[in-house]
Amino acid sequence: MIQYNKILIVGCGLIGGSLALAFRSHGVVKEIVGVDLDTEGLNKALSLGVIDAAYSRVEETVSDVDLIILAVPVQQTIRQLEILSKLPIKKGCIITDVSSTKSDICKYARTHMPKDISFVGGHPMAGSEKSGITAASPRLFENAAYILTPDPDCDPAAVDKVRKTFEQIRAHVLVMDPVQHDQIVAAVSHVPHVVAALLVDQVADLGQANPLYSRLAAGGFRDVTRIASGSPVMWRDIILTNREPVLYLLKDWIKRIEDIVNWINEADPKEIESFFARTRDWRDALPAKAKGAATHYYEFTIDVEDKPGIIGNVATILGQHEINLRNIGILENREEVNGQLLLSFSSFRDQEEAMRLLLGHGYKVYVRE
Ligand SMILES: NC(=O)c1ccc[n+]([C@@H]2O[C@H](COP(=O)([O-])OP(=O)(O)OC[C@H]3O[C@@H](n4cnc5c(N)ncnc54)[C@H](O)[C@@H]3O)[C@@H](O)[C@H]2O)c1
Ligand SMILES: O=C(O)C(=O)C[C@]1(C(=O)O)C=C[C@@H](O)C=C1
Repeated sequence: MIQYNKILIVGCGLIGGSLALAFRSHGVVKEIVGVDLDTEGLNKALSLGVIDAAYSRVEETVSDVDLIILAVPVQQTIRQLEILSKLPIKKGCIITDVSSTKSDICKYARTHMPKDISFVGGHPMAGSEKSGITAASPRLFENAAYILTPDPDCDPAAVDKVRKTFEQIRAHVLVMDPVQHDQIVAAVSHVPHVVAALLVDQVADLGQANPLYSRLAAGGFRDVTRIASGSPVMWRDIILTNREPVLYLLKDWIKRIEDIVNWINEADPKEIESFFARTRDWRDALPAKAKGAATHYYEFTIDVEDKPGIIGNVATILGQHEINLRNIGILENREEVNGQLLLSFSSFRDQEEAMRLLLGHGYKVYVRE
């Protein structure tokens, strides 16, 4: 079992905060210190107990940490590596990052970082369109792919330690070359983001003249554009550090759009149906439970007496404190047996606050594994 004395998280947002929570719940670390430019978010991370101490700059805390996680937007990750390369870092300390693109960062680390510092590039394939510490979850990485892109010259012991660290929080670690990583994620993550944003842009333009467009934007449109709500800064950096693969795929899209335009123009039922059939078949064959925050619920159960009005009582307690219940389910409802309610929330913060309130009202609370 891996256990670090002290971990530094630079960027205590969605991913940094989720890693901190996961490390705590799996005994990976004794003490976590956090650095963030955003004082409000940093103080929230401290008050929620996600980190033990907060600093505004890495210089103030770096000297005695055993693992540094860079969880900031991609271009800031390179800036942080530049800062760290000039600081007195503890011997044996490992640096890793979580950035969505890997080639530029790994190239920078290989050419600029002192040789006695082990940098192991990383990228969890789990996330959300939400940002910030309040969206963080200790279970975000469970069963998710976690890609590592170590340099061939990196100390194998450091790579192994990082691998074991992420396996301990129940992620599935894959080791990959950074260039191959960037080509694949361009297709499965970056171009889909551009396309989702284009769909929104088109409907937004049409909606300027007619408000019915946004009123009628229902399930299908919302499903396919959820990711367009992601952080513009994060996505700007991702696209700018993965230009070649993204451009290659977007040019390929132009050809594909021309094909479908021709089939529709020619009213060609065979081509149109076969296009929808082969894309449906491929989509349906994807592993059913590929993990990501979109499918992640922040939930717990409580014991309740089997009597009328109990659901209303729970909903009122939460409603009075402006906590949004995402879903409520009855797990057991037999006569003379207490029931259980399963409560789901959209954020870790809502889940924590709801647990605190319901405990205060005498309910027995169970967090589901
Ligand atoms: N959101 C996702 O789905 C997802 C998934 C996997 C990887 N990533 C990668 O993780 C990284 C962080 O993304 P996130 O979703 O956690 O974003 P986030 O906005 O939730 O968190 C980023 C945090 O970094 C802080 N920050 C920015 N610049 C900083 C600097 N120079 N010094 C200190 N703090 C700084 C911000 O204030 C913020 O709190 C990005 O590189 C992103 O590409 C994101
Ligand atoms: O689920 C989402 O909302 C995400 O955007 C997560 C997602 C993805 O595209 O799958 C986004 C960027 C990351 O680099 C990794 C994961």
